[in-house]
Amino acid sequence: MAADDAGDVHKVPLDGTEMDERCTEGKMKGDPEAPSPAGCSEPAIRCRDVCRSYGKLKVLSNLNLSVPQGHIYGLLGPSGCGKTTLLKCIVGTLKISRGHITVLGKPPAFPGHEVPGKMVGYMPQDLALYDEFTISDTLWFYGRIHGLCSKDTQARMDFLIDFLDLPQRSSLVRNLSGGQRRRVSLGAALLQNPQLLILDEPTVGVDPVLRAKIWQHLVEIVKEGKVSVIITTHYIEEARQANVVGLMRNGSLLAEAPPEAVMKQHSTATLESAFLQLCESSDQILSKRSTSHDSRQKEGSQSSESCQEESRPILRSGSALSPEEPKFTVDWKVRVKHVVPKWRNIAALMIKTMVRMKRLPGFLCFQFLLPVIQISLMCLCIGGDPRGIPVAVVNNETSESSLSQSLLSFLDNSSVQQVPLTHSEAFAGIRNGEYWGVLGFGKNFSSYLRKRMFQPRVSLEVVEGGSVHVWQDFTNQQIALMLQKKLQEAFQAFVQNKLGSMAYLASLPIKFEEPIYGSNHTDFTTFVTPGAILSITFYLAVGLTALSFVLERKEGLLDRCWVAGVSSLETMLAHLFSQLFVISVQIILLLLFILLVFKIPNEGSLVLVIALIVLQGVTGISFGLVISAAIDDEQSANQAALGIFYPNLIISGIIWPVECIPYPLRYISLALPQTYASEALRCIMYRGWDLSRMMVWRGFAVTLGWNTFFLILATVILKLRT
Ligand SMILES: Nc1ncnc2c1ncn2[C@@H]1O[C@H](COP(=O)(O)OP(=O)(O)OP(=O)(O)O)[C@@H](O)[C@H]1O
Repeated sequence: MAADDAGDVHKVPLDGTEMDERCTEGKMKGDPEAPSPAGCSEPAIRCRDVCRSYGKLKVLSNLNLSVPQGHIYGLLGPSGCGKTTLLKCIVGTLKISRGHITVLGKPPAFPGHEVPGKMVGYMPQDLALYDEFTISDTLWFYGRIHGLCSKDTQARMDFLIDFLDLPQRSSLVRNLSGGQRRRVSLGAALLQNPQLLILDEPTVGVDPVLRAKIWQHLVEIVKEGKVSVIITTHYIEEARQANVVGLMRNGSLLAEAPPEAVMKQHSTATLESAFLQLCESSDQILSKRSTSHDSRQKEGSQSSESCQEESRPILRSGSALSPEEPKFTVDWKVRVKHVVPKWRNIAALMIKTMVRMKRLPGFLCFQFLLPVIQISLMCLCIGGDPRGIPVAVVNNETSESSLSQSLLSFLDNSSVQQVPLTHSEAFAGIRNGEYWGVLGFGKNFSSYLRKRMFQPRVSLEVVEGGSVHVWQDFTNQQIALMLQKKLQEAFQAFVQNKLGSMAYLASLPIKFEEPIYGSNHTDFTTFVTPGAILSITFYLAVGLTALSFVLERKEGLLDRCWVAGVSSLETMLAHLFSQLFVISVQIILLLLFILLVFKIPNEGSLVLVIALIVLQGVTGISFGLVISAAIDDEQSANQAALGIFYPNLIISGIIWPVECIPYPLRYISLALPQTYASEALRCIMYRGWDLSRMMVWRGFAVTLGWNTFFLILATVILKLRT
């Protein structure tokens, strides 16, 4: 037995007899420091003084653990003691706050080391399976990531389906029972015959017969000494089949020894009783320590050494500590190779996304059609002229051939619905909200109007009597302005009709020539459409990216892929490429609708239009990545996406020109991703401009700038949060 370097008085060492008993079948069963049958003395996993906290909650405290090569290590402990956290630190999905971990000889995620990767099979506690996959899809997916050839994947799949007693390979994961899912998850971990298996509660919810079979399989595979296993379980007794058990409590190990040694040490017939005794003695020691700690504190003699004692194991079969941690170095070529994304992984993830899309055709159609529905609704409902607006007409001229009747006949009846009323009825109606305006004609309107038109000098009475008097409800500016415009148009038509070539007499001496860009009939829809297209593309990409990443992370799917060797960059690129396919279909449908159905003009290059919309979609994807990197649950992610939607829409000059925004806000507006981009798209579509114009390239430059910023931000947040 290696001497405990701590020299702790609370240590309960194993004696030599026990050590001898541990050697069975030619293997040092359970001694972590003993050379493995494979002849390799380096433990498969070595944790030294490992600490990890979640905020203020200290979960792992100075934990030392050693999993010998070719052994099964049963990690036992009450719920919440930190087993899953420790396994996550071992596979590298969580960073440790302090200490050292080596897995198969190197720290996790060390460049060029296939941990994470093919060398490790990880079954997380939360299963982490794609619900839309079949059993066979699941195994093919991990087979592709591990670079197995089709023949090997097929052979392993046949074995695992039979061994794990799985239902038909075409069964969808979402239709499987809890136990069946757990077995599929175990199958995925076993698929590539890894050198190290990390299994977080693989036997929960599995029937006793299969549980025994799983353990039997684990015992089988470690026999040759090439495979090592660390397994957590709540069924303490089943861990008797392990070569070593580590009993964990409050984030550190109480004991690490072969199960028989632990039982013998406590003179118990079951591992469970031994564990209970260990917990009790640990509690007693801790309470003694806290009493002496309190008294020392009173005396003011607390030393840092005494603090460290609390985390020492009471029983340890061998020291996991070595005097010095080896320094790991890596060649720059290996480092570069490690960072360069692997096409194999990107392809596997893209196939995964395609398979999921295929299994959810309704959702895919919704994704394709949603932008078209949104833009169609916008073109149909925004920017058009109001229709059927009720207006009261008080006409005091009685003659059918009066000029007032003639003028009213030129009023656009589809927009203005005339209701002839008396003076009092009309005013009562407008006050009650029944009419949007009252048009009043005096009884001498016709004769006064003629005088106004043909006599050089007229009295004020003639001017008043020869005018149409209009009272409006101005609570709705759009309707009020439309009524004014319709009256002016009606008057122009009336004058043209009555005066012919002399119509200029009744016109303003201002002539609006043909516009340089656009047309005299350009409506609000034309203004709003380019910004709306960018905004729709951007936000759909934000929503779908954030949602899919947050859900995948929450369900442990991202972590599982990461442990299988897929880097964050590969995940992002695969998502980007798959999403680009969706965005492309969305853009094609969008453009078909706005150009062909709603006849929005496009004077510029269609290639530039498409490029700018695609880039905005990519910016949306990168912003979605920022949200998913920073936020853990889908509800908060949705709130974040929605929270920025309206402010951004309002101050980006999409629905109202930037020129109308007060100055301080305008500066913010100009810095937003869609302000210059919308302007650029309007310039391309309506002015026919190209990249040689500053207003166009500025839109592209700002979009690319935001893109880069969001991608860097997402990467930084991801790095900080692991
Ligand atoms: N993401 C997290 N944020 C904050 N606290 C966490 C997080 N994950 C785990 N914890 C806390 O860390 C402690 C250890 O959790 P862990 O999942 O490692 O325990 P465990 O031993 O695996 O439990 P079980 O056997 O029930 O799975 C618990 O108190 C848990 O509440």
